[in-house]
Amino acid sequence: MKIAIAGSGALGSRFGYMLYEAGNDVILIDKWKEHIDSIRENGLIVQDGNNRKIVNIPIFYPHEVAEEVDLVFVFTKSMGLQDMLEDIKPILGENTSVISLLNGIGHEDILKEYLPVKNIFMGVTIYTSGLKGSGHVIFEGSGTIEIQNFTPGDREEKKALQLVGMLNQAGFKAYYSEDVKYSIWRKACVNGAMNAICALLDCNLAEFVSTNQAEMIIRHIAKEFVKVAKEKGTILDEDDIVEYILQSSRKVGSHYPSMHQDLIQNHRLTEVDFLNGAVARMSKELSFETPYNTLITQLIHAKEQIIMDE
Ligand SMILES: NC(=O)C1=CN([C@@H]2O[C@H](COP(=O)(O)OP(=O)(O)OC[C@H]3O[C@@H](n4cnc5c(N)ncnc54)[C@H](OP(=O)(O)O)[C@@H]3O)[C@@H](O)[C@H]2O)C=CC1
Ligand SMILES: CC(C)(CO)C(=O)C(=O)O
Repeated sequence: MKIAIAGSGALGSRFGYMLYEAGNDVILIDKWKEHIDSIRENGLIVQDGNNRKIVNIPIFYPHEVAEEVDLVFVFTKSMGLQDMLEDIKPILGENTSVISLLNGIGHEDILKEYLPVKNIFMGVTIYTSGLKGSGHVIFEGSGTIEIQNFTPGDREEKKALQLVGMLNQAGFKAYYSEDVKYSIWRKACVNGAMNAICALLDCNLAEFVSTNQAEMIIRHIAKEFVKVAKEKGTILDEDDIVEYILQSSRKVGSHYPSMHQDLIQNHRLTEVDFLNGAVARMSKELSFETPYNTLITQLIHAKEQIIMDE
């Protein structure tokens, strides 16, 4: 199977490496020059605990790929998804499946502009990884992957099960999800409650969760997510979600959420418009207010502006 990893940063490199090692025909695609130069010159450095390996996986700029592939994993940041899909149009054939495991809400609306819905597969992953620098991926946490076909149908479900099998063969723990929309919303609640606040307060998960204000802030944010999710057809229980957010955050307390890493540590734009911003936008379309998520989105955009102008 010919697989393209569209967006080969931290998670894309990890998935690309594991699928390549399992014997698949994998290419990485990215636009970051130093990363591409480094992988082309020295191979991809893969670090898993004390184990370090160098792998020669082919990596290309989007304009260099033209041959249709069987499967594309998109691993851009949310705000880079549209541009990446535009750039890789030539490799998206009539039967090319595309799978998104991105954090956030609404990626299917972008995917639908570029491929038939029958070829869209959605999921979430608890696997984590980071970049030590260009060309150097570090495996962090291992967990699970949930996948489901975006449209119901026997053919689509069979395809999703094949994807699950392929990922398990490559050493991941993947499952077929009966309700991936629920999992996507639930993970977005965790990211929505924790990521922006930790970026704004410049703290890790444990530091925020241990404040007297944390539970109240988390509840206000989660309540708005739950209300919008319900209108969009996904039922989440507010108390369960608050407990899930608190528990997940305590489990990896020393972690600085990805939005903190992007904005505070690396001075890059954030995925806020696909988390708190998505909830704010959708509620407006549904004619009600979500003031907490609206304010958080505005604060993150203001912080982005301050940091980018520095
Ligand atoms: N990392 C993780 O552990 C997890 C991530 N996710 C989700 O997966 C998706 C991908 O995340 P992740 O792999 O972390 O994203 P990264 O930021 O590592 O990579 C995404 C893209 O950003 C660009 N990039 C990354 N670092 C640099 C840099 N230093 N300088 C210039 N460009 C850079 C590259 O794209 P280009 O140059 O083409 O613009 C790269 O393809 C996101 O939606 C994220 O929320 C979900 C679960 C866990
Ligand atoms: C670890 C966690 C759940 C924190 O919100 C995360 O997904 C992130 O850092 O983006």
